[in-house]
Amino acid sequence: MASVNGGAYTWDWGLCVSQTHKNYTEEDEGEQVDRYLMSVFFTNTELVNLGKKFPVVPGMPMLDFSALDKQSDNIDEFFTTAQLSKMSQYEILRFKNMRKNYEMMASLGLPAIKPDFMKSRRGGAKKKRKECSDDSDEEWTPASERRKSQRDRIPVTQFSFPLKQGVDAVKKTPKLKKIEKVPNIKPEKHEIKKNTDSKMPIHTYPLRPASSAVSYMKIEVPDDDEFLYCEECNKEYEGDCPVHGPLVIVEDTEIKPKDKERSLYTLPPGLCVRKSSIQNAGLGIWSDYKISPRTRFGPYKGEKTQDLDKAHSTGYAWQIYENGKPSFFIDAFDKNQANWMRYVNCARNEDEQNMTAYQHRGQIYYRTHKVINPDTELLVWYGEDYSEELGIRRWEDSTELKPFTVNGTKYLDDEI
Ligand SMILES: C[S@@+](CC[C@H](N)C(=O)[O-])C[C@H]1O[C@@H](n2cnc3c(N)ncnc32)[C@H](O)[C@@H]1O
Repeated sequence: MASVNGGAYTWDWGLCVSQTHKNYTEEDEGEQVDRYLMSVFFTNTELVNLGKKFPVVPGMPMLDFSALDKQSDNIDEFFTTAQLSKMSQYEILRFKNMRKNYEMMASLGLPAIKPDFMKSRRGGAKKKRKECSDDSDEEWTPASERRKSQRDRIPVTQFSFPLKQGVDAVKKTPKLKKIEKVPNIKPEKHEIKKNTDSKMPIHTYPLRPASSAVSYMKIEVPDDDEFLYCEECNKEYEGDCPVHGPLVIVEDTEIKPKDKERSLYTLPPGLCVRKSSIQNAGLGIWSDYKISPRTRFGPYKGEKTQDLDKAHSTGYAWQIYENGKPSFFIDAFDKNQANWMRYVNCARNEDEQNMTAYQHRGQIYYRTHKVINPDTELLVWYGEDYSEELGIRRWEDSTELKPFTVNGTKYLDDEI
């Protein structure tokens, strides 16, 4: 939708503030579970007023709302007269806001997803569409396809950052030369070691797709988590990716320290907790809005522990590495120490995986690597060993039904 102080939010809505907290309980696997749904809608003005609540991304421009031109205040070109006449004032205002937000973000060079209604015009559709063909809502492509094209690929994909001219310039540059000159790239290839410490085997976590890129389910352990891996470039940078820019940061909702069941109340606007789409997986996290790729959630909150057995048994622990060696766990089993991320379930294959977990400066974050449509469950890959330990079976093909075992209980095909 819009960006406040540079924190870019790509919600499709745009109008009134309405916040609904719905708490109810439901029997779930013998446990009373609070469910919490929350949707927040903002206007531009309210986003500005709420500025403090949203993250400031260093180096990114403040929004200048005066930059919106009159044209953005008109949506006639996208609808027929008959369609417009059927719309309420509310709907018209909402579409206008969506257009304004999109155009403002695009003009600032921020990641923005074009609202669907702006993709078709009443007249001259072809011409206009061609002009817009560099839009940021490029769909994610399967790893196998990316793998094929990875070597030849010019490393500019979804977003025009920092400015449109920058993208054009990079596009004209052959192969990867342009990025290799960027000063904050670590000069030598960042070596990734597999942990061999038998006392604390790798199983409880992650940390990023393998450096050869491309399979989001193949993850290796970082020996230095100062560096940020850019999946689009398949490179590591000391700071934000100079080509694709910083990730869109979504912070947790701030809560009072004394809030009970604090994990549920930390849900950021636009996400909700409900029953997982995966049979017998309990609760999961769902999106209420279209989330763009390169959106970062986190950090993962929980109890810091070195108790290996406990961390193994809970099913909520990520392992943190220091200098390439297992160091401690962040265990989110205790709902009063955890945040909402404890409810994110494990993808069963790369197709359904829409987030990647990674470690940065001693903390775990989840980031999106493809567009997540509204009403979609957020799914991350826990890592080969840990998911196996939890009995989560990996499916090669999402359409293929296979029996699987969860926490020791075997489920048959027709129960899946
Ligand atoms: C971090 S928790 C995720 C939240 C959990 N669903 C809940 O309701 O609290 C991990 C646990 O969720 C369940 N789970 C996660 N992903 C699953 C999957 N793909 N298939 C089956 N169970 C899954 C397993 O019971 C696992 O131990």
